[in-house]
This record gives sequence, structure tokens and C-alpha cells, in this order.
Amino acid sequence: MTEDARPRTSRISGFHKLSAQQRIDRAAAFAGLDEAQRAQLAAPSNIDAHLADHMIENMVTTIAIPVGIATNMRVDGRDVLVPMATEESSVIAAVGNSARQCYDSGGFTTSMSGTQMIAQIQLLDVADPHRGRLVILEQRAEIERICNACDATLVKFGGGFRELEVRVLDTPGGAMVITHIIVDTRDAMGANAVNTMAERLAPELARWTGGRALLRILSNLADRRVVRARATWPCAVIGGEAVRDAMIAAYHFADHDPYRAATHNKGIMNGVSAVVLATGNDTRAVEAGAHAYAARTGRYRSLSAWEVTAQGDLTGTIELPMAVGLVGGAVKIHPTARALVAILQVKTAEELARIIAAVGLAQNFGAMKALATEGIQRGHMSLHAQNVAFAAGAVGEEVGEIARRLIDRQSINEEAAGLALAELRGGR
Ligand SMILES: CC(C)(COP(=O)([O-])OP(=O)([O-])OC[C@H]1O[C@@H](n2cnc3c(N)ncnc32)[C@H](O)[C@@H]1OP(=O)([O-])[O-])[C@@H](O)C(=O)NCCC(=O)NCCSC(=O)C[C@@](C)(O)CC(=O)[O-]
Ligand SMILES: NC(=O)C1=CN([C@@H]2O[C@H](COP(=O)(O)OP(=O)(O)OC[C@H]3O[C@@H](n4cnc5c(N)ncnc54)[C@H](OP(=O)(O)O)[C@@H]3O)[C@@H](O)[C@H]2O)C=CC1
Repeated sequence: MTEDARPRTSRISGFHKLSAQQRIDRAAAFAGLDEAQRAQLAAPSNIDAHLADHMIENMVTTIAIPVGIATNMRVDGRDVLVPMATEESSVIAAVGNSARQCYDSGGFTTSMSGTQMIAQIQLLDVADPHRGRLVILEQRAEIERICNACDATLVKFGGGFRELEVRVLDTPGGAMVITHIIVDTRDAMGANAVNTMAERLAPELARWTGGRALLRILSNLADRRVVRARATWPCAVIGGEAVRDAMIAAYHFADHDPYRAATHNKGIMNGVSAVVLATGNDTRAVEAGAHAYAARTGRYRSLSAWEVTAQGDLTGTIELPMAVGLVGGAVKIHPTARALVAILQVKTAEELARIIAAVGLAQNFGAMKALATEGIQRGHMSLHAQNVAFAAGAVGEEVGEIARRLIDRQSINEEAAGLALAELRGGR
């Protein structure tokens, strides 16, 4: 199709009613894709196209992210193989390497505050908001009844309404009455479950207070669902006191400077998000919760803490909200996620959350140790060198050879890879 003949408008009514192939054709015509690009979009994946089409809207294709398995993880006395979905090299190697160094000292010990989610209901135009607050609190039993009536299955599995909190929020737009319903969602992430309750409850709150209900939605600051992990790395195993102390100085930097804390916590989320994604859970929910929790004191801080034990070893702890589930959302319907959950051998959402926290701590140890000693580039870039070789056009056994040459020359970029590839193909 010539440049001039290409359709130019994104205003496409009924795009959702087309088949996936028809959507590819429309998008390809719009963007001027060639045959190879069209074929790539239409290529089969390990998720059934019919299922993918029903999981989201306007589906055209799927994008495969590699899933690797982190080794050496021992969590609460049990050895686990942890699937991680990530596009970033060295992430999975770092977890295996970190876990190896604390395996003999017991691995990771975890705990969790519970599996409770918070839903918020915003009331506006309450003439007497402080009175309204008490009126709502007086209705606790009725609120519990309404919430639990929304989800008999959840109640059957031991979940349901737990607590009620009501605050008056003074805002530039006037006072608002904010109600929190706290619900144990057990093995579900729980967003849909608590949103249903909030929407059902809102008209009653408005009626009782004479106000007007506006937002009715869960909070991703899931601080009733906080998971914790700790581990101790023997000083001798990690390379001695100088390494230990450098890592602690790296932690203090992160905990006192938001510019560093953002990167430090990104490193933690390299591990956390990879397991969340591999198990079909909602990465955005967990990431929003983690960063909001990191800022809960009013200052954005490290999600982990690092100290020296009485024996002189390095001990690390991590604490963050972990709203993940084993039922609901995509977890139950994505066949690959189901198979990856089976590798973890977890029976409850809490067990899954605990493993994810342990991975986050291991990931943080790996990055901090590299940063505080030789720098990130040696380990990370030597693994990344293979991606650079691919990008320069290397195929088959050329990839490993080009990566080796780039590492030897300490020049890991596409231009150097192009030169190395030309040399290799020229017989040098
Ligand atoms: C990369 C390593 C592990 C090398 O570390 P090393 O000491 O050279 O590794 P090694 O070859 O001696 O092997 C030790 C173990 O590491 C693992 N390992 C080693 N190589 C592999 C591999 N190819 N595939 C799978 N696993 C591997 C494996 O467990 C192995 O044990 P073994 O299996 O031999 O008994 C280390 O340098 C490291 O952990 N670096 C940190 C990497 C990292 O953090 N990457 C994340 C990306 S950077 C980023 O996004 C976050 C950051 C850094 O900005 C966060 C922050 O600033 O805080
Ligand atoms: N801000 C956010 O984070 C938002 C996220 N979401 C999305 O919501 C989805 C997750 O919601 P969620 O409520 O978990 O999903 P679902 O509603 O799909 O699943 C939860 C339901 O599963 C049933 N269930 C069966 N067994 C159990 C068990 N052992 N424990 C608990 N529940 C059980 C329950 O009842 P029943 O069978 O009666 O349904 C429960 O309500 C994700 O896709 C997420 O992306 C949605 C809105 C906002």
C-alpha cells in the first residue's frame, strides 16, 4: 500500500467486533507494516488465541516474555524453584547467586500480616461530616451483613468483612467522609470482590449520612496485606567485612535519598514483578502498593533494611504489601501461569506472597553486592552482551562467540558487536 493510500484515522468504530486477524490487518494497513511484521503478529503463542481474545479487548497478538527459574531458594525451610518472567538479563542469575550465599545459613524466613484488602467509599456533601462518621460506625453490623451477602464463596473459604474505618478528610474541595471496609479476601487478590462490596454499600452510606457517594474502589496501598522476609548472609561467605560494610553504606544511601531509593526499590521490584507476572497476577497493583508503602512515612525510603548481626554477619529484611492471588483475575485462566504456579507448589496466596518477598530480598542483595564491590556492569553487562550480539544480527553459535569477544574487549555495545560479527564472518 502506498504511503498516500494508507488509512490515517484511529477513530475505528467496532474494532472490537473484528477477528484478531482482521485487527492485525487494520493496524498493519494503518502503520504500513510489511509481510514479515504481519506474520510475526499472527504467530501462535503458548496461550490460545481465543482465550487471549477474551482476556482483554481489541486483542491482536501476544508478546512472549522469557520465563526463567531462580535456583537455590529456600523459604521457611522448604526448597522452592521460582519461575520469573522478565525481559531483563542478569535478574534471575542474581537471585540464584544471592540465594546460594545464604542457603547454608537457612535461606529466607517469612511472615505475613494477613490477606485483608481495603475498599474505599468517598462521600461528598455530608452537611455534618463528623456526625456522619459516627452514624456509619454505628452501622457496623449492617455493613458486615451487606458485604458478606455479596460474596458467599469468599465467606465459605473463611474470608469476608473484617473491619470498618471512617475518616473525615479536609480537602480544598470541602470535607469528605471516607469509609474503609476491610475484607479478608483469602486466596483472591480481591479487587473485584471488594469493589462489588463497595458499590453495594455506597448507596446505604449515602442514605444514612445524607451525603452523595462518589468513588467506590479498593486501595492499592494494601497495608493490611504486608509480607515480610529476612535472611542472614555469613560475613565470610559474602567476601568479608569490607563487602558487608560497603553494602550497609549502600543501604543507608538508599534509605536517605529518594533518587537512590527509587533505583534500589526498582532492583527489588525486578524480582517481585517477575514472579507476580509469571503467576498471572497484577503487576501494577503490586508495584503501586510497594511504592506507596515505601513513602508511608512521608519520605520515599528503601523497602529493605540491612544490618550487622551480633555475630558480625549481614542480615537483611524486607516488608511490602503483596496483593496476589491464586484464584480470580488471570491467574486461574492463563494455562502457562497455572503451570508455573504448579512449579512453586503453593496452596495459598499467602505462601505465594511470602516467596515473592524472599525473591525481592535476594534480588536486592545481588544488586547491592555488585554495586558495592565491582560495579553492576561486569555481571549484568556480560549477560546482557548476548542481547547486544542478537541486536547486531548474530545467529546460532555466533551469539555466544560475539558476547565473549565484547566482554574480553570490555566494549559491550551494538557498534562493537557489528564489528566483531564482521570479523567473525570474515574468518577472524
Ligand atoms: C550476574 C551475577 C550473578 C554474576 O555473579 P558471579 O559471581 O560472576 O557468578 P558465578 O559465575 O560465580 O556464579 C555464581 C552463581 O550465580 C548464578 N549465575 C551466574 N551466572 C548465571 C547465569 N548465566 N545463569 C543463571 N545463573 C547464573 C548461579 O546461581 C551461580 O551458581 P552455580 O549455578 O554456578 O552454582 C552477579 O554479578 C550479580 O548478581 N550481579 C547483579 C545483577 C543484577 O542485579 N541485575 C539486575 C539488573 S540491574 C538493575 O536493574 C537493578 C539495579 C542494579 O539498578 C538495582 C540497584 O541499583 O539497586
Ligand atoms: N486497582 C486495582 O488493583 C484493580 C484490580 N482489578 C483486577 O481485579 C482482579 C482480581 O480481583 P479478584 O477479586 O481477586 O478476582 P475475581 O473476582 O475473579 O475472584 C475472586 C473470587 O473468587 C472466588 N473464590 C474462590 N475460591 C476462593 C478462595 N479460596 N479465596 C478467595 N476467593 C475465592 C470468590 O467468590 P466468587 O466465586 O463468588 O466470585 C472471590 O470473590 C485482577 O484481575 C486485577 O487486575 C480490578 C479493579 C481494580
